[in-house]
Amino acid sequence: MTATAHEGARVADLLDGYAAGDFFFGTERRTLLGSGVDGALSERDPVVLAERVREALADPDVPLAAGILPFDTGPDATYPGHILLPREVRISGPAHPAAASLPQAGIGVPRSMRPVPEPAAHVAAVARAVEMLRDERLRKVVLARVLDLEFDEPIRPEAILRNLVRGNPAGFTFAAPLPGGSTFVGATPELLLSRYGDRVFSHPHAGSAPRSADPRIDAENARRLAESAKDRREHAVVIEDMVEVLRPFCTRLRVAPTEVVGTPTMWHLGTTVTGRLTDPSITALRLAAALHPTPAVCGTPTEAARRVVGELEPFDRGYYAGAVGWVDAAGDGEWAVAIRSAEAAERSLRLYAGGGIVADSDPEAELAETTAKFETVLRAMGLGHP
Ligand SMILES: C=C(O[C@@H]1C=C(C(=O)O)C=C[C@H]1O)C(=O)O
Repeated sequence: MTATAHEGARVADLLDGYAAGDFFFGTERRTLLGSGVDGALSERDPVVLAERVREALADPDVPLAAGILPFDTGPDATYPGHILLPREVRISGPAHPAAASLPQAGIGVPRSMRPVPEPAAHVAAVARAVEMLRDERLRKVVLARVLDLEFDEPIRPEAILRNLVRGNPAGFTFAAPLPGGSTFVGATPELLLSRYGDRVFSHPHAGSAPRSADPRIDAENARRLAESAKDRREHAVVIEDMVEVLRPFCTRLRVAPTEVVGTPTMWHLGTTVTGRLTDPSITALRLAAALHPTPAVCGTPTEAARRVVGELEPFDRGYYAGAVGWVDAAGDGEWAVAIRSAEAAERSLRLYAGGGIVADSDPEAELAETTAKFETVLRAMGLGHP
């Protein structure tokens, strides 16, 4: 990262320094706060956006570019990719273990909480997707639902971010400003793509089971997930597709054995994919644009699955299941999949959760999976299960 980035701050200082409009990205390796944002690049086509960002980073006063891509990209997309050019970037080490002892920030109680669609309608949509999956052209589709919370008082995104950081020692915790003035926050376990020099990494997740406070049930859930043929299939189509996308950009692509990985709320199947970049001018954002949306959040084949998402989900995904991260002038960067997330507006919060559907998925189990996935943000709101 370039010289204008200030290294060595404390995580608590970065959280204290964060204000809506800034960009925050915490990982297991470091925490990054971009502020003094005086420019943003908004563009619907992510490949064009990656090129515009590369050009903007030729300015030595811009230490890096950071922001978020929406789920739907391309010339006809409703929302643009939104990449900020912060004037000041502060970096500290990883938030944990220090962040675990930060006090939980207080957040008001919502006046109302409304699922969209109603749970029974989500079950029906999953059942309909299962029928569609009998058509062998469609192999997997990811269906999501939302939870809309309304508050009497203004929401403080900085308080939600603080609690997300506190409660999620691993993975990627983020806050990114959106074009309309709201903030997209979340704590995702899933690395879409990182690039350091010629090294490329990805850590796709697909296949899920809930955590349990009872250690016996918890271990049993992980064991069942590891052995689930349905979840392994759901996972395999993601890896196959991502390897195909990365192949033209990389040599020595390696796929590690699939493992069960844990977040505080979920178990997942995860696989590390690594490669060596053949052309060093290909930036982390350009690679993220090529991979997004993966079958972990959309389905496969991509266009058919995207159509089914549009047909069966009664809301717009916006920036949910997009990509959030940063890229610097060298082309290095990290982009995470923007799940376990919510959009915070003035007095409302929209939480999102989805799950991959294959031909042998059980609609009721899929509803339960989305309920469990809402927990990441609900806990940060002080509303989750203890
Ligand atoms: C779509 C989400 O999660 C994705 C879907 C998963 C699944 O279907 O098992 C697992 C991890 C994520 O890639 C979400 O959390 O909203």
